[in-house]
Amino acid sequence: MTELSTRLHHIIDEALLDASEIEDWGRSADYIPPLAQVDPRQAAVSVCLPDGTMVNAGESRKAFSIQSISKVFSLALAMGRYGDLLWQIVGREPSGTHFASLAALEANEGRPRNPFENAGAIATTGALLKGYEPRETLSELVRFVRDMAGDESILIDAEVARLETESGFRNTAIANFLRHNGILTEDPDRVLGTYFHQCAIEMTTRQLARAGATLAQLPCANITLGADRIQRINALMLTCGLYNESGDFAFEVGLPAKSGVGGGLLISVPYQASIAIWTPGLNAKGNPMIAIYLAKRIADEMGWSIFAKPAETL
Ligand SMILES: NC(=O)CC[C@H](N)C(=O)O
Repeated sequence: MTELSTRLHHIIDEALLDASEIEDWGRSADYIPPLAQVDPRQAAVSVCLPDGTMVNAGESRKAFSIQSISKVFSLALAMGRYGDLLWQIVGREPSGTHFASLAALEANEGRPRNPFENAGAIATTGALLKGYEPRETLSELVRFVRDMAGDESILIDAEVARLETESGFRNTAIANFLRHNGILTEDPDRVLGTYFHQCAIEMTTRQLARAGATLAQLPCANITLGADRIQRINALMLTCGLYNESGDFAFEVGLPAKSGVGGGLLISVPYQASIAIWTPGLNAKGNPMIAIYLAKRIADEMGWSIFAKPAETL
């Protein structure tokens, strides 16, 4: 093991130990049984370093529902397909509101503020669906994620997608509102079906950290996207990735990240590392509570905030 990975191991182990002393680990998402049944007191951390070395701790082989982390992957594909035209249907401003807010949408004349709130993600998925069948769009997305992770075993949990479809009344309202405003041109139900399936992709922190190597532009990345696209995705992750907690996360951690209600948190340390953390207990804003604590510990102790003096790379 290199000196860097030994140090990192130590920092993560200490942080996990301190986290175990914390009483409140938040609550697992409760809107569908497969998420509600997950014990909130579990944790996994995986860090991928520039040369491909992985540092793992906790339940890093356990697959979880990536939920909104999938929005980063659909955004990357949509930016690749549409370039600047994408910004006609979705903005690039933090919303400052809950991720499924309808009020924010109405206040902004029906145009989603950013691609990470649900409205913006549904609009992005709608754009990807244009001219394709849902199964084609989904297989393109899963293909992309598998290529990034270098792992063919990544799948969609169809049961999670089905249950989400049955209970997704709020997202249905959002999709219909987007259709009303012409932001969506496809049938809202087909867009939602695709969106719920992309959210139901299951990954381990090991797979996610490996996929994130593309976003952190690590030399070990399995696939590379243009630097221009990556820079902009990271900028959106920094400003909007944790919804109305993005400002706090930038302040406390200082790194581009994307959360999901399955408890996952994907973090880019540009050119230095890709971090995936999973702690299923959520805070009041729907972000993984202890994962944020662990991210702060790792970023602080490694000096990895993008605003810190660059640390040595491998
Ligand atoms: N923040 C999230 O992860 C939300 C994703 C969830 N599937 C939803 O649309 O409500």
